[in-house]
Amino acid sequence: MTNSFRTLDDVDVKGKRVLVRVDLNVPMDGGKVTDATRLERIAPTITEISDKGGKVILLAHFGRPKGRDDKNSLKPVAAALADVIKKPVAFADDCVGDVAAKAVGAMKDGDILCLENTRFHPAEEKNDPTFVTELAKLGDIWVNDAFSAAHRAHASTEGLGHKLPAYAGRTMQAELDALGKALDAPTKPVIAIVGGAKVSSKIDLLENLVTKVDALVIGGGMANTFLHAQGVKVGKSLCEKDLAATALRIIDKAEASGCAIILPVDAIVAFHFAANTPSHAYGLDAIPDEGMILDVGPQSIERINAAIDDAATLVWNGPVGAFEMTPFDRGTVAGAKHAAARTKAKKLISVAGGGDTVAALNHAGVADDFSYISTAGGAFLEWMEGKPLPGVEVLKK
Ligand SMILES: Nc1ncnc2c1ncn2[C@@H]1O[C@H](COP(=O)(O)OP(=O)(O)OP(=O)(O)O)[C@@H](O)[C@H]1O
Ligand SMILES: O=C(O)[C@H](O)COP(=O)(O)O
Repeated sequence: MTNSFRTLDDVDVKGKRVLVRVDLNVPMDGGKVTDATRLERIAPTITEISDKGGKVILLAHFGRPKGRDDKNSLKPVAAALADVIKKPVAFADDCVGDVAAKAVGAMKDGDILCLENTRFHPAEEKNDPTFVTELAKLGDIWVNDAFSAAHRAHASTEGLGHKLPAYAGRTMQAELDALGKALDAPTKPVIAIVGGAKVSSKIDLLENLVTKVDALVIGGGMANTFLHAQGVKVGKSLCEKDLAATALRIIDKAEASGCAIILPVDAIVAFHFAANTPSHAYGLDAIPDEGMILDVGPQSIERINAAIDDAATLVWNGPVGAFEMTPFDRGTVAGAKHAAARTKAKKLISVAGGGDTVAALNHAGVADDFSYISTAGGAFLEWMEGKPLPGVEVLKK
């Protein structure tokens, strides 16, 4: 697969301005990066281009801002990246215009510059040709090293590939290679665990996913939407009620495809979204109106572990609870430890992906025991579905 497009082996980067699309969308808390996995994964590409005398100009998004805001600035992430790659990383307050042009103009061979959040410009997500042209002015070539954002056809993830000579970065290559080996012809039965908070952007993917896997465990905020669709009162839980019809359609499709849907049968409920706030396990018929489901309950954990026991291949995206806050990490940690033990016993091939999912597995202390950890969440699920990813397709032209 990796041979179908050009890589860093096919270009002399010395003296060139190299626009490198990376994924700096890392978990943060209080202005600090809480999981540096994505930064560690892009380090080889950045270091290689810099060591070969290329000017490394990093393009990335952070969060889902509506216009410019301080909370979604890449500045603290650029500082964390400098610590990881052990090289200085300069920062420019905009990714286009005079500010960016001046910063790029001041670069020497081997320098590394990170440009501010591309999503501060709505034109990024629209893949607006004028914006693509503005970005393209800053570089001689484009390297895409953001597999985890390759499902987005945005200006910096796709548009640039039509304007500048395009190459795959080392992480992009490694991800496609490893996922291909693990999942192109997966050993059956295949189970998927999907949780997390990005319900609206991921729920549609489940409709195809249920036709590819033998069982689908749904946890996290995603499960609340399904439970609501089935008539469960979910109180103040994260839940996208307008997606109830989609959830029911997915359940029907799963049944028609012979995919077992495994939803929580009990839940850990609290009244505040905070660590160590009082919480209790409730049956689904008794969720308090003011309560929030923040994790799966003990009986659900047993069901998830039993489903993992029945599987030969596991793909996991999205924690099944708000794992950043104790004790709401229990379900995710229990499932992660169980899957890791089965993998170590050579009974399971386990592949997990997603910024927070990887952080959760690190938190559980088992990331190294999984067969493969992808940096990608949504992109990983779309890849699993067999959908062409725009950021990968543009590299093939
Ligand atoms: N029941 C819940 N209520 C509220 N938040 C939850 C719940 N369960 C999980 N979450 C939150 O979901 C978030 C992770 O979801 P997300 O879909 O972003 O996963 P991800 O692994 O980062 O994937 P991607 O890479 O696509 O972003 C975590 O911050 C976690 O706290
Ligand atoms: O975290 C991710 O999965 C990628 O960075 C893509 O982010 P997005 O879902 O906001 O496009």
